[in-house]
Amino acid sequence: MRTQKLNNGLEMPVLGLGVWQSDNGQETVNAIHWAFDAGYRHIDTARIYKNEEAVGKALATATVPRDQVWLTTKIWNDDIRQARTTAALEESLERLQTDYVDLLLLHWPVDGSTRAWQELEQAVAAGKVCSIGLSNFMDDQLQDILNAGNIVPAVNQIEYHPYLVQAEAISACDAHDIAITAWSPLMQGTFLEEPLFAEIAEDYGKTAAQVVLRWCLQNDIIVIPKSVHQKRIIENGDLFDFELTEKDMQRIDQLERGKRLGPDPHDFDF
Ligand SMILES: NC(=O)C1=CN([C@@H]2O[C@H](COP(=O)(O)OP(=O)(O)OC[C@H]3O[C@@H](n4cnc5c(N)ncnc54)[C@H](OP(=O)(O)O)[C@@H]3O)[C@@H](O)[C@H]2O)C=CC1
Ligand SMILES: O=C1CO[C@H](CO)[C@@H](O)[C@@H]1O
Repeated sequence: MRTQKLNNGLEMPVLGLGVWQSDNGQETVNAIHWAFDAGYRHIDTARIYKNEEAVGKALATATVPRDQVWLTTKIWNDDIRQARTTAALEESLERLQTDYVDLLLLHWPVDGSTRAWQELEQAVAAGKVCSIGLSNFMDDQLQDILNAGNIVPAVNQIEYHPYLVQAEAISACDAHDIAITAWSPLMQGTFLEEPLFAEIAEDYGKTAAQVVLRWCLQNDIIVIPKSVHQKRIIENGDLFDFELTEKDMQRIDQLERGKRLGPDPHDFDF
């Protein structure tokens, strides 16, 4: 699996399986095992997805050893607000049946994030987390963390797809060599409504999903598409035998319209 070198020297697989809205049972176990069979070595979960037990079960029963898998989870907003980041990590580790995660993110920039960041730094020192990062932090919110912390975030996981490229947030991250992971890279399935992807896909003998994910990768963005269907998991992982031309990259760039599928990190309340 191809990797991207993070600002802490660790290599993060550029393709992962997202599991938001996958169940806490066999559906998720199967999806993860199919993903491993297809070459994925990276799983993206979160406490709020309520499926860390199933992810743990999948890891415990996989033929791929734990140390060859990149596992990301996230600290949910209530835990950040209630100053229980360290406790929440311990609970996640127990559900995940592991003694460390590869990447731990603060899920949203809520009150208490700077204090929570210091707890993440302590978790690194304690060997419970290899890399720490953020999710949904825009440029000003990132600056607050940089001002408060000693460790520069390794990753910022933000909504990113052809309709929303978040240039300001990405430029702030680039200035500190912070890698970007795209959430909802397939636009939560709505990419199927955009004819340009199918049109380009036909030229390469690939699918529309593969074109969208490849466009992300060629922009140096890590992708974590979600599917619970084996055929789609295989399809979404088959991204490394073609390259979009500069012209086709630009045709997709032109679709940008600042359209969010999720909340604006400056204006949310949950
Ligand atoms: N940090 C954050 O705040 C957030 C993080 N995330 C993370 O990002 C991951 C991905 O984002 P997500 O919102 O799930 O959406 P995606 O953009 O990955 O799209 C997933 C949807 O597309 C469908 N799909 C997947 N592959 C294909 C395909 N090849 N052809 C047609 N349809 C397809 C899936 O259906 P099916 O499963 O039925 O195949 C599902 O409905 C999440 O699972 C989560 O891990 C997501 C949201 C917010
Ligand atoms: O990752 C995510 C998906 O699920 C959550 C809600 O249940 C979102 O808020 C979040 O950003």
